[in-house]
Amino acid sequence: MRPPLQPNRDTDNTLLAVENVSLRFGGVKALTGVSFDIRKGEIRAIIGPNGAGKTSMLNCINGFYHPTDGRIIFKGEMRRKMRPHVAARGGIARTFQNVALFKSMSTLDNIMVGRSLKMKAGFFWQLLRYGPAIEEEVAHRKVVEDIIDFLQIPHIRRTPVGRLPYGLQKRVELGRALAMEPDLLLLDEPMAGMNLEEKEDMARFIIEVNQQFGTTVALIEHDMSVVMDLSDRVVVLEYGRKIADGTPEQVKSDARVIDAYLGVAH
Ligand SMILES: Nc1ncnc2c1ncn2[C@@H]1O[C@H](COP(=O)(O)OP(=O)(O)OP(=O)(O)O)[C@@H](O)[C@H]1O
Repeated sequence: MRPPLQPNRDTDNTLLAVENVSLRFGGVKALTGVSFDIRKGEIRAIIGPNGAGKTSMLNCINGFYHPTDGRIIFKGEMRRKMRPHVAARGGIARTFQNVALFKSMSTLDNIMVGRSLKMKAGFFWQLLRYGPAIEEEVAHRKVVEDIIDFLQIPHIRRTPVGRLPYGLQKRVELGRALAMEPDLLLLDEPMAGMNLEEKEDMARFIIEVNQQFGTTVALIEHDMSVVMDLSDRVVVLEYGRKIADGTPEQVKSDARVIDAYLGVAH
């Protein structure tokens, strides 16, 4: 039997708790009984071999999927059947494994899309750019311009993102997520497909977001050196189950992790 709800557990340092989460797609067990927490202000990595369930886990956290079993508690409240837009309004933003931007729209407009979540004027007024929507847009545009400066991309603010190199598209996607001013930023392979220089830039931005804005970050990453350098704690999945959880040092020396993951070339 499910344990009774504990609506306010936010007295400790936990921002999000994953409790015994399982997810099945027909006969496929994507996740089985996974539990871990994400503390306020930390950078938490989720790692594991291909098909381990990492993206499924992020999809459960932001409401894209609903766990078949178990529960997820965010800011002390259990979110049952939370939809992605509700998660976003509640403070969870994410980026995707494959960049998900509007390719024909400019950098500025793509980041504004992220900001629209914060706008009070309805979509209809925004579309017509009428009345209160104009004033509001000016204020929000200032925030977006600040994000563009922070990410050092003012030179591409008017460029359609489809024309940008992949590394910059990833940075714009980060900008769009930041425009939501999230409490929890979920990054699905933020450095995938990047060259070394782009990876270093992205790592620096993630650290700065975390340190300057206090944003909690949970990221999936295959590059082990990145994971070890960036993360405060690492949870390791294999075949949908958690096999290790701890500091990078602890995880690195865990025999099961070495067998399951570090021995595999990625
Ligand atoms: N929508 C879906 N329908 C059916 N099976 C799915 C679906 N999404 C994921 N799976 C299955 O769930 C398992 C976990 O997949 P998931 O994408 O979460 O792993 P992953 O660790 O993110 O992998 P990768 O590192 O390759 O991205 C896999 O067996 C996958 O085929």
